Amino acid sequence: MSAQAPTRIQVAGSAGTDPYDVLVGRQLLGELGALIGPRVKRVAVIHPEALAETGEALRADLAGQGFEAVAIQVPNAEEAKTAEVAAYCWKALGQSGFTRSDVIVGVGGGATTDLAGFVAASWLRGVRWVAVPTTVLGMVDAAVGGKTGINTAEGKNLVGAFHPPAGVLCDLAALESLPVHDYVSGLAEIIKAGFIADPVILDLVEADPQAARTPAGPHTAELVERSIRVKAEVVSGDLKEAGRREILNYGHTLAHAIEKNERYQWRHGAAVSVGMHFAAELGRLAGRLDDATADRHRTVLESVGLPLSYRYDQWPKLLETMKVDKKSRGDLLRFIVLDGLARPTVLEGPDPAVLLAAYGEVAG
Ligand SMILES: NC(=O)c1ccc[n+]([C@@H]2O[C@H](COP(=O)([O-])OP(=O)(O)OC[C@H]3O[C@@H](n4cnc5c(N)ncnc54)[C@H](O)[C@@H]3O)[C@@H](O)[C@H]2O)c1
Ligand SMILES: O=C(O)C(=O)C[C@@H](O)[C@H](O)[C@H](O)COP(=O)(O)O
Ligand SMILES: [Zn+2]
Repeated sequence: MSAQAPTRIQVAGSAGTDPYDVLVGRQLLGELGALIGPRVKRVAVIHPEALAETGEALRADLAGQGFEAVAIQVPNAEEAKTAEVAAYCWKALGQSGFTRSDVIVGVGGGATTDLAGFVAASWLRGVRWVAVPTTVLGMVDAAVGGKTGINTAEGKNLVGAFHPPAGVLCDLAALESLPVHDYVSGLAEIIKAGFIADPVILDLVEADPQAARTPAGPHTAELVERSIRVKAEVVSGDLKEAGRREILNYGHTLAHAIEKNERYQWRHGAAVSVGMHFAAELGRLAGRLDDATADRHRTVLESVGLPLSYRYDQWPKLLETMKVDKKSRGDLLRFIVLDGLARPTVLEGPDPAVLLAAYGEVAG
């Protein structure tokens, strides 16, 4: 029996970049050679420790296709998103004689593809790269859209570049080895896509939250594809976040502050869940969001096992960190809130008392 053809979702070129496809399906590795492109001599496969076998299998496969292939192993999760790890990758590329016509493949979760994309953006001022996301979150969000970067001591993703991949391969079979904690973390970005743009996503999750927690659930492919379509549509029109792309940051202003406060030991999706709960309360208290939609945040996030709360006493520190959020302008804090279901908008300079009251709801 032949494998089913993958779904192809196109991301349009924007700001002078080329269009590319996101492929979703199974047994997609046969597509990698074509994405790497012709006249390529060297390929570097950047992978996390947890995917050492996958990284080596990919390297060996590419070597079998005639490429000079090297594997570059990096730490798992956020430990990889540091200047030191980026420098380690640059060293490996330099020692392999990596030129502008060579290609980087990032295989792993969002942390790995953010790093691999950043290494590709910075090496020789930009080489081609292909993303092979292996987590839910990587497939539906991180690998699509060209935001690449690393963290610094001062905050999340503070150093980076817009550098879209040449293609994205989402092999749903990869999700079968993902720990449930990581699988569920990715659901936060899927639910985000539901609230900001595609409420059918929320209906599918609510129909059977337990099934949504596993790759064997009946709606896995549809949830992944719908979320990618939301992201693809938004970034196609605004690669560099001059406007509409900011809606993808729903829940992220507080989330990034929590991640920094937790020294990046919380999963991104868990922090985004708390951040969306906060954004919903902020929208409600600012008089923008109806009670039913605000309450729906709590019920749907909780139903799949995502967290809603964070420590009350941490508010002053979180507020300080939020001031260097990329959406801030001068001293003005800016948040994405909802005017209603699938109606995201910007809330600028909210009253500090309203912010604190919204946080009070989150801190329970
Ligand atoms: N660039 C963007 O637009 C964008 C969007 C959303 C999130 N992000 C970033 O993505 C990161 C979070 O990504 P994530 O949730 O994928 O986490 P992650 O990359 O930290 O991966 C979680 C863990 O799962 C392991 N892993 C990955 N795939 C696996 C598999 N198939 N089987 C077993 N283990 C596997 C990883 O090694 C890691 O230990 C954050 O740094 C976040 O800032 C970026
Ligand atoms: O692609 C975007 O744009 C997003 O905001 C998607 C987010 O889910 C993602 O976490 C992104 O990395 C956040 O970017 P940042 O610029 O706020 O660091
Ligand atoms: Zn995110």
